[in-house]
Amino acid sequence: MKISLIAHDNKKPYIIHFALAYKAILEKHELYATGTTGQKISEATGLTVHRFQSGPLGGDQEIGARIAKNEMDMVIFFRDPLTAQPHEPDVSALIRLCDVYSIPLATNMGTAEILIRGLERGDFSWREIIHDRNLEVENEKGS
Ligand SMILES: O=C(CO)COP(=O)(O)O
Repeated sequence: MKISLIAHDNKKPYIIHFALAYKAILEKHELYATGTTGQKISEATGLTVHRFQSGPLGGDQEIGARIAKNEMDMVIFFRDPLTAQPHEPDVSALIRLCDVYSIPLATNMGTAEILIRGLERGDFSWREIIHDRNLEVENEKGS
């Protein structure tokens, strides 16, 4: 599963704690992040994290593009609801795309814990079925 981890500045300590607490689960998956979040998570945990641009420089949009191409399976995004962000339209667009494509999205620790435990239990294996079906369609187109 491809998982994106994102946090606004005031929430970065929380996502680092989250990644440390669930490292054993997260390390079984492909991790992605916006620039600064990814750097901090990999420094704190040693996890391999593919980093996009920093959020204000387009990182949210890059993750949104992956979602639109069915290349992202889960988004954990600890937003700061109390601080205005210069790239608020990008944040809204990312959340919108999660809803367009039914991508599991957590915007706070409470929901993130449920998603990560569900991930461990195999609750999101339907995402793999979607990937397999898309592969079949691609192969049919090619043959
Ligand atoms: O702004 C962000 C998400 O909207 C996060 O970006 P950084 O991880 O680069 O701080």
